[in-house]
Amino acid sequence: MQSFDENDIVFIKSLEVHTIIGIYDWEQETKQKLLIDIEASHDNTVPAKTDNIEDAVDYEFISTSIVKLFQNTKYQLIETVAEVCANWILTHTKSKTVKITVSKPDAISAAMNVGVQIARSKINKN
Ligand SMILES: Nc1nc2c(c(=O)[nH]1)N=C([C@H](O)[C@@H](O)CO)CN2
Repeated sequence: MQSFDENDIVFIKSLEVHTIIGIYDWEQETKQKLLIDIEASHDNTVPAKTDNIEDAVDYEFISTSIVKLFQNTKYQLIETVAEVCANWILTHTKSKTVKITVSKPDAISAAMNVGVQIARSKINKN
């Protein structure tokens, strides 16, 4: 049976990250915009009871940390960005599972948006 905490999440939508990203030479020279959606699972009944941020998955801490994390990195693929992001959240917060969507809205002029989505879990981490 599914427990309640598996249904609880803390979410961040369209977190704007400016970073070096892309497979082409020119993309390794100029920062581009990525938008990151995050869903981090957490039993939100605990912080709701204590009313204490220490018991919560802090969306401010995650948002500022992820923006900082990609300020000085140079990756080619958004798949790598998604993986690094998932890893960071699973390592630095109480969240046990995360779903990460990374989109690169300015990449394809004929498309409104393109991107990748991954789901990762602490349990399956090596
Ligand atoms: N699955 C992916 N496909 C592509 C990526 C990517 O990161 N993941 N990147 C590019 C280029 O960098 C593109 O964004 C340039 O417009 C192409 N395909």
